[in-house]
This record gives sequence, C-alpha cells and structure tokens, in this order.
Amino acid sequence: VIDDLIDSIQLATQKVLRLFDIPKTPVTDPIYGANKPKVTKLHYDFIVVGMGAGGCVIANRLTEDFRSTVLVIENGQEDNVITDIPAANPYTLLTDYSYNFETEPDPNACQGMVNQRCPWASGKGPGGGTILSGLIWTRGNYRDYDNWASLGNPGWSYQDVLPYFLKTENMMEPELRNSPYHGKHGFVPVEYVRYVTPLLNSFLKAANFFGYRIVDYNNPYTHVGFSQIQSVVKGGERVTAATAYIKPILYRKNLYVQMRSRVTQILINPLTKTAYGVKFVKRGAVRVAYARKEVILSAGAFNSPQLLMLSGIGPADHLKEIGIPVLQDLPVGDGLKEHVGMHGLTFLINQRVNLAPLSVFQGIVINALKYFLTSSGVLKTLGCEGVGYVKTKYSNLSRAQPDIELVFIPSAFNTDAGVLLRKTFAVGDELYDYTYREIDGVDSFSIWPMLMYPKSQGIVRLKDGNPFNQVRIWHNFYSEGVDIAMMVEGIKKAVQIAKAPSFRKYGSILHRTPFPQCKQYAFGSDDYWACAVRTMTTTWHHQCCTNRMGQVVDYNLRVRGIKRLRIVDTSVFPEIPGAHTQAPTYMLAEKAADIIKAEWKMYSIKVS
Ligand SMILES: Cc1cc2nc3c(=O)[nH]c(=O)nc-3n(C[C@H](O)[C@H](O)[C@H](O)COP(=O)(O)OP(=O)(O)OC[C@H]3O[C@@H](n4cnc5c(N)ncnc54)[C@H](O)[C@@H]3O)c2cc1C
Repeated sequence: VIDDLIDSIQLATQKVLRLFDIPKTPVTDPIYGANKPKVTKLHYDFIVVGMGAGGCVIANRLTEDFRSTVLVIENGQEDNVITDIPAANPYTLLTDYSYNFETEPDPNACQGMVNQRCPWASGKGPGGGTILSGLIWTRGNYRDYDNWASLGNPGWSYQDVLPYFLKTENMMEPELRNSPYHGKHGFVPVEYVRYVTPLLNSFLKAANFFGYRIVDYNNPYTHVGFSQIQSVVKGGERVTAATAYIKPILYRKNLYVQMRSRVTQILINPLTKTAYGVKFVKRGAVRVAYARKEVILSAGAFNSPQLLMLSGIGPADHLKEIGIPVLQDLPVGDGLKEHVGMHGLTFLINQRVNLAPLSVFQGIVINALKYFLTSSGVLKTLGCEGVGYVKTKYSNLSRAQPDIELVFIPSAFNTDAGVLLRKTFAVGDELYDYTYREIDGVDSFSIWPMLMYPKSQGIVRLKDGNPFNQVRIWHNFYSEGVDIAMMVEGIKKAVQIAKAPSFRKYGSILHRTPFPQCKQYAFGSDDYWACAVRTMTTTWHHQCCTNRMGQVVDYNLRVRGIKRLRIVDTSVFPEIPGAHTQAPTYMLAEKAADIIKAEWKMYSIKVS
C-alpha cells in the first residue's frame, strides 16, 4: 500500500512536471498487447529483464499469483505477421530482430567468413531467440542433466527436470502424445512440420539403410537414431516464447511489458549488496523501475553477463580495467559454450525435389495466399526437415549417448544463388565465389553436422562501459583438438548418409570444388575436412554457460554474494546439453518459477 501510495505521488509529480516539460518521462506507455496505454508504475514485485525464452516463462508463472506485479522489460520491437512465418527466418535474422554479434578473429576458426569473424545471431524482440529460431525441439540426453546435478547442483538431475520438460510441452502428434516422455498440457505446442520435401523420406530411408532406427529422440531410451524434426509450430506457424507464454495472459492486470526499452544497469545497494531495481532507456529517456522482491535477469547468454559486469559483478581485473567499481568478483562471462557446426556440405541433385528459394520468391503471391488462406504451402517450411543422432569413434560417452547431430536441410548455400542464406552466415566472397558461384541456383541439399558436446569454451567481456555497445566474444572454437576430430567424423557420416540408394535416384553427388583456403589438401581427406571446419565455421545459436550454475549463481539461480538478483536464461546452464537450447531453457525457467514461488510463498495455477 505504501509503495502504491509513493507510486501515485511520484507519478502525479511527474505529471505536473510534464506540464512544464521537465523531465520527459511519460506516465503512460504503450504496453505490449494492451488495447490502450496502461499507467506505468515505479514499483513492481518482480522485474524481469528480457522477454526471451526464459523471461516469458517467468513472467507467466509469477503473474499466476494475482497479488504480485511483474514488469518485463524488453529491448526489441513488437513481433508481426512476418515473424510468425517459419520460412522467413533467414530474412528476419538479418533485421533488427537480431543483435548480430560478431566474434573476435581467431586463426583456429571462421577463416572463410567475412573478416574472419563468425556472425552470431541472438534474438531481440518478444520471444528472444525463439523469434528467429529454427524451431527444432530437442531435449538432449538424460545424462546431460545428471551431469548438471553431479557438478554440484542438487535438484537438476534428469529425474528432477523431466517433470518440467513435460510441464512445458503440448505434444500434438498422436503417436507421441501418450508417451510418458511427452507432455499434453503445456504452453508449447510441438508438431512435425507441415511442409516437407520428398528428400526427407530419402534421408530417413538412408538412415535405415545404414542400420539406424527411426526413433523418438526425446525419449531417453531412444536417443541414437533418426527422425523427422519435432518442432515448435502450431498449424505450421511459428510459436515463439511470447506466443506461447505471454499472449494468452495479456489480460492479467498484474503483468506489465515495456518494449523497446534497454536495461542499462541493475541497481544494487553497495552496502547491503541487495538488488532493488533497474535503470533503462526508452525512447532516449533514462528511467528507473524498482523491484520490491527480485530482479530477474533473462537477457540471454551474451547480454546477461554484460548487464552484470556493467553493474559491478564480474571478474575484478576486467572491471577495474574498464573502470567499473567492483561490487562482487565472480567468473561472469567465462566458460561460453556453443554447438559449433560446418554448414558447407552441398549435394547436387538432378530434380527439383528440394526447397528452391528462388522459385519460392518468384511465386511469393501464390505462396502467401496458400499460407494465409489455406494454411499450407512452402512458407510453412522450417528450412530443416530431419535429424539424426550418431556416435563417432572418438566418443567416450555411453552407447546410448550420441555425440554428433546431423540436420537434414533441403537446400544449401548455392540454392538461392548466395542471396540470403550465405549472408546470414557471413560466408566471405572469396569462399563463395571460388566454391559455390559455379553452381549458383543448382538444385541441391545439405546435411549440417553439429558437435553436441564441444570441449572448447570461449569468453565474453565488455568492450567498454557503454551499455549500448555489444560485448566482445572470444569463441575459442576448436582450441581442443578432439572437437575437430569429432567434427571430421560427423562430416564423414553425413557424406556416407547422402550416398545411400534412396538419394541416388535423384542423382545426388557431393559438390567437390574445395574451399580456396583448403585446396592444398586432397578433397575428402581428414586433413581437408579439418581445414574445412576451421574455414566454414558456423554457430547454431546455442550460446550458453556464461554465468554458470555453481559458479556465478547457486543452484537456486541466485547470483552469489548479491541478494534479490537471480538469472533465468541459458547463461546459467552449468554445461551445454546435447540439445538445441530452447526446450532446456523452457524447462529451466519452469523450474526456476517454482523455486521463486516457493521462496516467496506464492500461488500457482494448477493444470491437470
Ligand atoms: C537464429 C537462432 C536459431 C535458433 N534455433 C533454435 C532451434 O531451432 N531450436 C532450439 O531449441 N533453439 C534454437 N535457438 C536457441 C534458442 O532460441 C535460445 O536458446 C533461447 O531463446 C534462449 O533463451 P534465453 O532466455 O536464454 O534468451 P533469449 O531468448 O535470447 O532472450 C533474451 C531477451 O532479452 C532481451 N534483452 C537482452 N538485453 C537486454 C537489455 N539490456 N534490456 C532489455 N532486454 C534485453 C533480448 O532482446 C531478448 O529478447 C535459436 C536461436 C537463434 C538466435
């Protein structure tokens, strides 16, 4: 009551000051999803920074208790009809829906990319990464979470987290819906993708040909094998974290969402080391919002460490160098992990059974009509169709734990003549012109291997004290030799799969013009592929582990040494799971919400 009274007085004062035009802080704001502007408050129970996968879940679950007010602050702009179209993601990746980070140059990797830097997309807008994502739904191996627990994080073993994976999910496929390893009542619909090419069938038959089973890879007993991709779509349309978790609850009076607002600092009392609010900038004006209970950081694996460091929490040496007073010395920004890949394999075919982006552009009117009027057609493609989990000879994991994921892509860099896909991965001119120009627009497909358990780890640091500057990222990809050896084996397995009889009927052949940086090696030799992975280095956008549980946060996700500050996003993963990171983030946030509610004795809405 007192806080509300203070709010009213402060807001009334601001209104009066506004009559004289000082300061310019408005007292009403367009709030995401509200029909008319809501009066902004200064005090909330919880402030959530970032409306990505983690932030959306937290905002939803905490507002189940109508006594608690929650403000979500999101830097990005509102979503729209284009962002819902799964096929639009190579385009949206190049827009302001992504932060478009870049890595620091490193002779070990990214050598064929523009300026020898790998681009690294990270979502910006309602849903964060899920507004850009390939929508692939994978959980990883049960041992991933047993490992989290064994690293000193009780409560995070597979048995502990499985209920939260189930709570998240609404499996729509009848054959999987009744499995004890799938949920039916969650906010996240999961389907097989609506639009696939005939090549998917060839991919799955090829797997059978080489002795792999068709499996439910999200079942802990059948991880090794192949499948059509389980994906986060409804009726073939993209479902972001905001679509799933925020839009259905926008009517809640205790939920406030500020878009286009960049948090620049967490406000922390230096004497008590207690977080009490945030500073943010909206439309050029600096504002503050106060949290009665907690500030929850969900700004992602690059921006959460940035905000901590800007607020005096991080490696002391680095903060001193930048000139930021040190509040708490913690290994923030260390241990960055990513599933590194090599997207350059190109298999040419002699029939147009693939995804041909140029014809999709040419027929855009018909394709758009199909999408909007009949909910069908090529715009429902994810751009990836199948997935396979295999083991290489270098794996020291158990028999049931794969170490390479193979993603089947019904097109390749050359298929759109280098117009879009190549740009999203910043493939350099020298590489593209030498290797792919001669096959511009030729029908083709690709298989993208992904290293599931990279050993190499990178570092995130501030460039300077300006909160609007991007962080600096040292990826350190392939600093551990075993990562290269495994990727080479993964590539060889992809090449083998594409040789199966099921692909031969399309005249499938591997494009053998080498990368210019690797032409000194015999094409297809281990040395050639090792050079290829250092040249055509691609990220899968699964950045994580930069504020690790057990190091920067405790197993209840509270920042060590600071009160009332928690982190709920991929940055707290104690180790990268063998999964695309969206499902693990939803799981993490669902569990975090229960932890927070228990601490503050809050209500939940029960689902059957
Ligand atoms: C291109 C791409 C493709 C992907 N494909 C897949 C896939 O197919 N399958 C899968 O499982 N996963 C995929 N992912 C990964 C998945 O989307 C992420 O792991 C997940 O979204 C991470 O959630 P998060 O909560 O950690 O952060 P994010 O979802 O990144 O959300 C962070 C949010 O915080 C906001 N923010 C950051 N800084 C500030 C600030 N200072 N002030 C205010 N707001 C701020 C950001 O704008 C963003 O909206 C993909 C990601 C990308 C980028």
